[in-house]
Amino acid sequence: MVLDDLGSSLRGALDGLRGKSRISEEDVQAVVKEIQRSLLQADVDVDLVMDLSDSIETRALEEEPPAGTSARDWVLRIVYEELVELVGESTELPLEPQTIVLAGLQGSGKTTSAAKIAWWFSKKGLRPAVIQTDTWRPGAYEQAEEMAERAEVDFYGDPDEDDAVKIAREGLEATADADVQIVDTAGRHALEDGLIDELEDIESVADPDHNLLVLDAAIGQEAKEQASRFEGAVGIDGVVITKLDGTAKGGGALAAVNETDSTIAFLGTGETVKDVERFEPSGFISRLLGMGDLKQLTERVERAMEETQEEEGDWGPEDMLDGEFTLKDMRKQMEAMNKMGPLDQVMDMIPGLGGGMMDQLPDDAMDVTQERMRDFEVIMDSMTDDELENPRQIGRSRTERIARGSGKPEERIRELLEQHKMMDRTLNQFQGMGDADMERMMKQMDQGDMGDMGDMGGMGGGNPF
Ligand SMILES: Nc1nc2c(ncn2[C@@H]2O[C@H](COP(=O)(O)OP(=O)(O)OP(=O)(O)O)[C@@H](O)[C@H]2O)c(=O)[nH]1
Repeated sequence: MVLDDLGSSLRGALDGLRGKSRISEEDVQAVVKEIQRSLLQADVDVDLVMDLSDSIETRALEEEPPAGTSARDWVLRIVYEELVELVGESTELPLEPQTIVLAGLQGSGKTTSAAKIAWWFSKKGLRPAVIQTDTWRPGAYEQAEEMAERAEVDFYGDPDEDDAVKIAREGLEATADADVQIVDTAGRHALEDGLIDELEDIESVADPDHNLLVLDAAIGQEAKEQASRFEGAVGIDGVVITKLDGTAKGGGALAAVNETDSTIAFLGTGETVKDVERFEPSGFISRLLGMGDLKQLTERVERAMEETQEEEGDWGPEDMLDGEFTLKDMRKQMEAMNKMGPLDQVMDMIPGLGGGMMDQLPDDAMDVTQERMRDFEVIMDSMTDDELENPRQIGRSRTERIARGSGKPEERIRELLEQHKMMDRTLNQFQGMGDADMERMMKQMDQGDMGDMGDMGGMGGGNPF
């Protein structure tokens, strides 16, 4: 993830402010130094870093904190606001019919992103189509077709045609019924004039509402020059940053955003069509700082729940909040979790679990957790319906029987029952919350102020801030 260690190093620097009511120049400088170090390490442009540090320093020393605000919270708020400013707004993409052209360097992730963006729009109720115009890279057609199939969206391409502009024209006609037409183009180096001409021609045929530049998060300082060349050729109004799951960098992409005076539209966080997120500046920074991002999490949870519901009939989250929470509910919830993607990414979004908490986990902790979830499923398969409905009746002898049946140690079965109890307790707390409480909690999340979220139940760990 971009600026991966910013959260933890910043927390260290901010800890120095604990208990202080006034902020000294040295305090602010210590915080600013940490931020500079993290940003430069993540390949953020030096000028951007300097501008940001100046703003933080000036504001922290000159602006008066509101009464009752601790020095630490005040500096944190300023850092948060300035970082949100640095990454900018999210590209405006209204949910209405539109045409999008994707451009970018070879291997940056355009084909994958085309399918991901199409999938994202389809989940918003629009009908998207992917048009593949890459006539250069062998296998590009097949890859795009397969990904569009996985995303369950319309697709157009012509493996026998060499003329990319012609494919674009015919593809736009053939998919005219679609609401959102996404034109994938061949990867090109900005200095290859022939390919830039081709891109310009496709752009004029498509007359898109948006030209999105797809950038690999690992791109470094080179991003600036590349971006300015694409900007000069077709005009860039949004950036897609891909492969954020695999790198601690990503700063180069921020320089590209700045250079093209554009904004970030989407983030790619994995290889499947579902590994895409709409960029949301405040949530993104909250997550970087280890504050969690409940909004994203809620979206993913809702989506996963919907899918589970589609497959399993009419079970829904309200059933969990309604009456008894059984092992059957827990199994449904685990299935929904599986659909949300890798557990570590999901956990990053849970306030109180992101940042500091994650840093303390050993590297293989997540694998163990995934493995535990799989064991839990096997164990539940060995339980009777009655046991699944009333887990409290499972005593020693039943545990022994289930262990024999599932081939899992008794210890694991006790862990499962413990986990169930913990979730039951957490849900009971949620049940006590009215709509107004929920709304207030969401608002606090939006403002990056988690209050006492860390105490909400079995999610472990307190709020790192
Ligand atoms: N881990 C990860 N891999 C990604 C992501 N996006 C794309 N990839 C992988 O990156 C590689 C290149 O992606 P493509 O979509 O083929 O890139 P492209 O820009 O269309 O490539 P060209 O057609 O050569 O320009 C593939 O192996 C993808 O699976 C991402 O967000 N995370």
